[in-house]
Amino acid sequence: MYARVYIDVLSGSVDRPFDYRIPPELTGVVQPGVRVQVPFGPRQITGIVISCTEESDVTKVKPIHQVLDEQPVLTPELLMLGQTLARETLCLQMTAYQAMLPAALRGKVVKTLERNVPLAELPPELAALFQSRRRVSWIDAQKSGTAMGVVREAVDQGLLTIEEVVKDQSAGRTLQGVQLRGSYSAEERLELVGNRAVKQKELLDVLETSERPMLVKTLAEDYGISNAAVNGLIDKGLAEKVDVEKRRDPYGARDFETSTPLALTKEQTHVLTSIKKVQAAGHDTLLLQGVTGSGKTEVYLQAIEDVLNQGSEAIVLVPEISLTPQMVERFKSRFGEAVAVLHSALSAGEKYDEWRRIHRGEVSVVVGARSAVFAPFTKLGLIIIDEEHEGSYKQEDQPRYHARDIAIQRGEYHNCPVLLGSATPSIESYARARKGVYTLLQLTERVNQKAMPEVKMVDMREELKEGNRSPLSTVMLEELEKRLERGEQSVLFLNRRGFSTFIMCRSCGFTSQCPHCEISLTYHKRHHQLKCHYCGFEETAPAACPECGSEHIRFFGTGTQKVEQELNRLLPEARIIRMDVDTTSRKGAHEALLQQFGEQKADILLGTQMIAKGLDFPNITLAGVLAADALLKIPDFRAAERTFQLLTQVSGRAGRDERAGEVVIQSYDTEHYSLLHAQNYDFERFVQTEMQERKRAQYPPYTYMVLITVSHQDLTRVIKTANEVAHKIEQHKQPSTALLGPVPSPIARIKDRYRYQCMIKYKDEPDMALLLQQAVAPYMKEMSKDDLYIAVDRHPQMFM
Ligand SMILES: Nc1ncnc2c1ncn2[C@@H]1O[C@H](COP(=O)(O)OP(=O)(O)OP(=O)(O)O)[C@@H](O)[C@H]1O
Ligand SMILES: [Zn+2]
Ligand SMILES: [Zn+2]
Repeated sequence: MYARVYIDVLSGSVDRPFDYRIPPELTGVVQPGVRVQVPFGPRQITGIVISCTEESDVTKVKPIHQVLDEQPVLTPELLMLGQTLARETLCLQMTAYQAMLPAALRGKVVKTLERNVPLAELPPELAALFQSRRRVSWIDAQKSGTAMGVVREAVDQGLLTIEEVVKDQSAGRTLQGVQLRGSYSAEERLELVGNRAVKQKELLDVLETSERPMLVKTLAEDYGISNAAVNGLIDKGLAEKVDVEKRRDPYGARDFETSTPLALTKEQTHVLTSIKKVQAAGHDTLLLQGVTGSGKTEVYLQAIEDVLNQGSEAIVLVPEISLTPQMVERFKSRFGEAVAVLHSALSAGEKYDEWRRIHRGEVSVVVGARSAVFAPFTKLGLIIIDEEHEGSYKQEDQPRYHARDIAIQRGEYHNCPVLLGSATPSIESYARARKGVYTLLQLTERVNQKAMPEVKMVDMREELKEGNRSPLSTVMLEELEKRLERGEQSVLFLNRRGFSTFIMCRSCGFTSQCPHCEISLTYHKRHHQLKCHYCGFEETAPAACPECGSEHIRFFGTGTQKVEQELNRLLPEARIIRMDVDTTSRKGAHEALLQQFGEQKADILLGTQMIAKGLDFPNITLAGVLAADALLKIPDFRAAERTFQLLTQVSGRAGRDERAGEVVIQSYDTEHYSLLHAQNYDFERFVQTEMQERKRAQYPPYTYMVLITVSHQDLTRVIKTANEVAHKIEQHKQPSTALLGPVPSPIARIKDRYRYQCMIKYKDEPDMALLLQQAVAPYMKEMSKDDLYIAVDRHPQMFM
């Protein structure tokens, strides 16, 4: 028997499977999806088995050295998905597989076999191995020449257990536990304990109803059962001590109050019924558009409950920044231990622990950020993507996948629904729903039956005319003061991205646009130039406004820090929490600050993007946006869409309880359609206008896009390569496909590497992946040897 193995060397030159012989002692364990150690040149290298075959065309086939897993770490589904992923995103096969696995699996896990039964009950071969010891390392077992197939069977039968430890944090990984022993009936046990040992009888009770070993510590703390009682039972041969793996569950220490399903509103019921219908019928992609506070999460919870009742599993994706304790709590309090949480704030060991609970089938719900979409479930019944419009679902590094695409592929495989939810769906998803590709579901009312908060728009040009140069308008200040008097809370949102990269007239709001691309030109300080990031157009920045002649034309910036100072000056009695990259860089700081705010230890929460989402605090009655048009000016065709989404999200934070909320939006441009429609909560009208714009400029959803970026230290190499790649594509593309560039990337040099980009807009290409592959393939060698880098980003979300 032979195994085809992808080796863990990230280079284009070895991006193909290699054949290895399966030695007899490893048959039965080596199977598709397990990791192995194989000789490669002079070294031993880890690899992943993708298939097993009877024959091999290779003449000198080397044997597999070791097998690292008793169970495949990649299911047949994920093995297949990984192949599509590598092909579609143009990454190495190994890169695709690594994206699906926790980082700890890259060599840091130590496995030990532990015997659960007396030697005599083991097959003779294993009895020899475990002679006089209880534990044998997985590797030693292989070195001894034991047939690993037998080991695996013994594990499957429960004769042996496998304990795994992530090497660098192995200290203190196990705790002492107690479990029942021997095959006695309940009556026999009671008899053996005797009438007088009250505590021991209590302990028996606890152990009989518990499926897993009980921690000695928990018995003492929660049940008042002392060590003496435990030892008493052990002495009578009714129980035994076992080591219990300590799970580094970051939420484990917290107690979650159990929550029960709420009685749904009419709208919620309707949506839930539709989801269940699809669930019964098979796969479909559903888009749930529900205004903020309409109870989408409650619908998710009840849809999941239904899936669990049928014995299936569910994945819930949430954007990284909304994966707050508040969010996690809602799932844990409903489904308790059945929930695993995967997010980037966990250590490698913690992530591995959570992943393993999924892998072993100990949980049936996963709540996590983007990569949780690869959770190794085998009975998926539902995949939910909350805030589906979020850009963070796209990975900006290889493999450049979008979680939505992966979710839909998995949904097809498992024949289960994929539910996309948002108050402001992406234009792309919404267009698909309108076309009937997805099924559209809607929640149009807030659960509390309250109207959406009233939105006041403040024209900052007027403020300037009246001599107010502060970043806070008079209206904003008045509203903030009212909240202070009433003891209510406010959130103030300031978008920092995009500041000082565009030029604007402070008198009339004019900004420079590219004549060819309908996006803002970017200001380049060094040469005092305005440039277009898409097509390369450039011009000298004007000294006076071309529209109104004012000299107040410049780039400017207002950071959160500056606003905080201003607030301190104007409202000295206000307690302020500032949340931005600076104040939240420490692990756990984000959560701690939110908790403080939730406990009403501050009046104003001032922050960037990260406060716009998911806050559900009843005492917030004012949401303010300081520079609504800042995001609008970012040179990206999605600028208007992102602005609309953000304003809607921010507005959604106010008035979630009994008291009505209010929203104040400050802007230099008060006429832009995305602001006006956000002010009226008119998603439909916004989409109409935006779709016209997209159509005119031929942006998604009317076309698909690809961004190719070439980078190297040598500028001439970059230009030459970019031109060659473009030429190759030009030769083979369909006539209807547009190729823009090459032009220097918006950030033309990063870390001494020059960057050039090409943009492709296409509608009908029979095989875009192949076209790109062919254009890039000639550089594979240079790419691995010579530091040349060609990034191919399909359906890009960012254009820097
Ligand atoms: N049927 C219901 N009955 C009573 N309260 C409900 C019901 N459904 C949801 N809620 C409550 O209403 C509030 C808002 O619901 P939820 O957070 O699920 O809305 P959402 O649409 O996910 O909000 P957002 O998109 O703004 O985060 C929550 O506090 C939730 O507990
Ligand atoms: Zn002007
Ligand atoms: Zn342009």
